[in-house]
Amino acid sequence: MSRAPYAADPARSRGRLHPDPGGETRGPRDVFQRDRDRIVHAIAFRRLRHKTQVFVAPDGDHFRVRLTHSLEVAQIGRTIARALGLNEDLTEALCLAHDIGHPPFGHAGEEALREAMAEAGGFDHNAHTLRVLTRLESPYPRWRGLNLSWDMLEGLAKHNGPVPAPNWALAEVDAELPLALDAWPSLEAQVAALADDIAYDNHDIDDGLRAGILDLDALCAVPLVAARWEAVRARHPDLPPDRLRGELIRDQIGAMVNDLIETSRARIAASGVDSVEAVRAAGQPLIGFSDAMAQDERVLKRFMYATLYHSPSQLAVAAVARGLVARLFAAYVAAPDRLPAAWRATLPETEPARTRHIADFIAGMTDRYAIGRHAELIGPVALPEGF
Ligand SMILES: Nc1nc2c(ncn2[C@H]2C[C@H](O)[C@@H](COP(=O)(O)OP(=O)(O)OP(=O)(O)O)O2)c(=O)[nH]1
Repeated sequence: MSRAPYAADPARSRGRLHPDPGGETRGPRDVFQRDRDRIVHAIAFRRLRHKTQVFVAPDGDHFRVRLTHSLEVAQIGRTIARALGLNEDLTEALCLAHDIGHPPFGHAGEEALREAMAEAGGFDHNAHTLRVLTRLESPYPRWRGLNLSWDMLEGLAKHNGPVPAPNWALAEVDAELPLALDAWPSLEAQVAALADDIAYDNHDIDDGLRAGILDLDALCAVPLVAARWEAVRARHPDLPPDRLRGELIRDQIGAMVNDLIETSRARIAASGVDSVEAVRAAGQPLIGFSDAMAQDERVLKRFMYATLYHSPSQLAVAAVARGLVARLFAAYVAAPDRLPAAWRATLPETEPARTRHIADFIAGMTDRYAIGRHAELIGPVALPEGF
């Protein structure tokens, strides 16, 4: 399908903070392809392979981590973008980058950092994604950050919609390159946000069943799953349930993606938007599920929190991980000379920049690097038996 008039147009990007030497038209790639490739080559992107999605430092090689999650989000995002005539490269770039700001140990690590940073402006993984990409990654000789396009930074900053009250980290980026934070972002960004939900709703079911924490019978009583399960069983009445797990996940991803495409197509048509600027001025999201799917998805999420994310075994691991991050933070605050040389050399003299520098270092750690630094500085830590 050709690109729709409401798609982000690389020829009309709002550009970069530092104009690229040689301009955007050199070589075969346009501005959004370059953004995507900058993410793929970033150090922070490579670190996602050792960062928790749901299971901390899993032994099992088949469990998702932040990297494989991001790849699945990108696959779903591209499918939706292509069906709606949106810009696939920008969608893919946003999907690949959306979790780059996650600290080690997922939400447990984030809670520990938020608490440790309470007096220094707090910590939020979305805002930290912007901080990593505009300040901490530094492959260029003459400026900090990846120098991504405005459109890319806009989409990442508004991953969860408009941000009328940005925190300090986002406010710093916005002061440098104003991102119109109180308006809805491009449709590509809206797609990336929902591709994220479709991906993890489904792969967490897969991983939860693999880990033996989720119970298939209980899961199949959840309305969204029940409908798909019935359809799958009807197609394969002769096969035992455990042979149908992959089929259930595939079928459910398809149902959610198709619902999203149809609903969004209708909403876009009804809104009459004919440019990306009109999308930003629409005052409401145009990408979304039908009311019935949105309701079913909320019920599924509640089920996943109750039975998987906050299951006793997960809560036990999270408590250990939180403690580990809190102790590491305190140890580096008390003895900043233990920071690696490059981080020591750039340690600010004054607060809150000094504390934030230590938080930046810790947030960039992978799970296994954090476990290693804890062993070195404080002592070995025993994580409850993993998967
Ligand atoms: N083990 C565990 N996993 C969790 C918890 N909360 C969320 N998760 C997992 C489930 C999903 O795979 C993923 C969802 O969190 P994300 O940060 O990726 O998305 P969320 O929608 O919370 O925020 P975002 O859209 O990124 O702003 O993290 C938790 O308390 N424990």
